[in-house]
Amino acid sequence: MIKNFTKDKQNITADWEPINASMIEGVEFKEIRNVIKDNGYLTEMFRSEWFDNTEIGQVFRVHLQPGAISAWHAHAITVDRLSIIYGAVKVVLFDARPDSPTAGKINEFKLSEHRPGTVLIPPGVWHGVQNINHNASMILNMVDKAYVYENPDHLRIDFDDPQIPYTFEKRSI
Ligand SMILES: Cc1cn([C@H]2C[C@H](O)[C@@H](COP(=O)(O)OP(=O)(O)O[C@H]3O[C@H](C)C(=O)[C@H](O)[C@H]3O)O2)c(=O)[nH]c1=O
Repeated sequence: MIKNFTKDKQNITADWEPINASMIEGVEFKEIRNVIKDNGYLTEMFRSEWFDNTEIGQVFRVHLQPGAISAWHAHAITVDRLSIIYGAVKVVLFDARPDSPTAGKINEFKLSEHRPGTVLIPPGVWHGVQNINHNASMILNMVDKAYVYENPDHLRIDFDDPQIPYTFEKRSI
């Protein structure tokens, strides 16, 4: 007799949309579909009509080893737009803005080369990324303001800092 099992609650809709609590104020998500070609596929990465803030000051890529956690980050004035190039990542957001109507809320997005998308992260929203692929993953960050070498707009706390009520599972992949 098996005891102490759990039963799944609904976690996806019939249209394969993840059941996500409402989004953190100012966060935007654009799901993108790969266009299948005779010889591969094409994926649009950015279009001006996808987001309210369309300024792009810089685009850079970040390589993540399997299981790698890059967390927690926040920016005072810079908007991040995180997208996936290859592999699969989990992007977790925490709203630490005291005046925000969604203060304290957590959002979680999974981005994969098979089901790509871009998450827009406003300033003040703490974010962390974990590679959930068995191989390396690569993300793209399309920021509104270019990195300032002498004075980076980058705040950090450890990935397991108890100030954020989210636990990244360390995993061996
Ligand atoms: C952004 C940037 C960084 N750097 C240098 C500064 C450091 O010596 C090194 C790593 O940069 P950073 O520590 O900012 O990288 P991550 O900790 O991986 O953070 C980046 O990836 C996660 C997922 C985020 O969400 C951050 O917003 C994003 O900045 O590259 C540069 O030389 N030029 C640049 O444009």
